[in-house]
Amino acid sequence: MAIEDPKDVKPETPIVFDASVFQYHKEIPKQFIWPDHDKPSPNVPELSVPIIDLGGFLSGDPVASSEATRLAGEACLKHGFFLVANHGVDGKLLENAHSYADSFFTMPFVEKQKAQRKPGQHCGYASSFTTRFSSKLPWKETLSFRYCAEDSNSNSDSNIVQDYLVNAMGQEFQEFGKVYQEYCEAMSTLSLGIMELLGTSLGVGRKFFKEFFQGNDSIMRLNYYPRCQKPDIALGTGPHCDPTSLTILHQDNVGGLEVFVDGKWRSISPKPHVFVVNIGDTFMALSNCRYKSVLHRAVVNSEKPRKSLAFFLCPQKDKLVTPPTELVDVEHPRAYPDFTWSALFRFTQEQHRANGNTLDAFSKWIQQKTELIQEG
Ligand SMILES: C=C1C[C@]23C[C@@]1(O)CC[C@H]2[C@]1(C)CCC[C@@](C)(C(=O)O)[C@H]1[C@@H]3C(=O)O
Ligand SMILES: O=C(O)CCC(=O)C(=O)O
Ligand SMILES: [Fe+2]
Repeated sequence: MAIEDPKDVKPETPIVFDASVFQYHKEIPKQFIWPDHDKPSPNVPELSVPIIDLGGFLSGDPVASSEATRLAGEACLKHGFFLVANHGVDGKLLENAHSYADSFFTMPFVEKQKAQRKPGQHCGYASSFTTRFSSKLPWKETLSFRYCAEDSNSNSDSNIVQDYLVNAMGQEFQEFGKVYQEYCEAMSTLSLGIMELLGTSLGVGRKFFKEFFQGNDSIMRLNYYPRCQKPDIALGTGPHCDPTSLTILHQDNVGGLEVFVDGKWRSISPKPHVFVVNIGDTFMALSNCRYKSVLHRAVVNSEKPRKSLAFFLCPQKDKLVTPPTELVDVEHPRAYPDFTWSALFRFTQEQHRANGNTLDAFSKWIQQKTELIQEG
């Protein structure tokens, strides 16, 4: 499995991570202890990230638009993280999405297991990836599901998220499913607005990336980080770059997100009604490496459980990820080969545990495969 660490293979007998028990243990199993160089550090300084007024940009207000474009461009060239406010997502929907996540993760372990992620699948409930890996386990539980945006040419009325959740968990989860169906629809709309902003700031026009992601095939993930009595040697989510295109994260008020900038870990504290947005590897490739996808992680604490809601924007599976011609010239030769999201996705699930090196490892792997085909 993970080619960079031979010990990190699929375990024969996975341990069972039942957080209702584990959160009180004074000692943690060795599989959750991270190597010294990855261990969280105390007193992490705050990262300076701009707050972008998206409403001002989308309404076409010229002053707000040029300020939003400038701030987004600057942040994406540097580290790829920024905040968005005035985004148009209903506050009540956001509140419901958090409280339904609470109610899901605080259910008994056997109930959550009804939605258990099956081997080889990325949707469902996973407790700490105990069945996928055997070391550097994240101190978290996740519930993931797929969201497909309506193709504007089709008039089908699909409720993919609601149907999946009701099917996995039972009829009593209709309302639960409806909330995340609506939440994903709101995230898809928001991400297309952000794509207009990124297109403008890269000088390729408002429409280019918006159209690229119009029928997106995205992933929604609810992250739940139980209390941990050893927060100085464990991690909630290990250091990684998102392999996806754009992540829209809403964290509760506990805090724990950290980003690696200029050789140091820095935190991004939660702000109510504000989303944290970051560039993922696929967008870094689409922008021909102009915009950065950077290393980040989530730390845990011994006092309060923490939640975050992550919407990972992804293109339709077989769409070619290739930068617009405006972003390729002598000073900026092609940084990565063309690929499809389905190939990168498979790479992260079958060959390479997502980390800070995923896109480079994937590019090398494609090049080797191409050479083999040419030789053979
Ligand atoms: C393509 C993917 C890899 C991860 C799941 C996802 O479907 C979306 C983002 C990825 C991930 C969440 C980024 C953080 C690290 C990771 C290993 C995790 O801890 O959850 C990633 C995912 C994975 O499960 O492989
Ligand atoms: O929970 C967080 O703050 C970050 C989670 C994250 O980076 C992810 O799910 O990709
Ligand atoms: Fe992430």
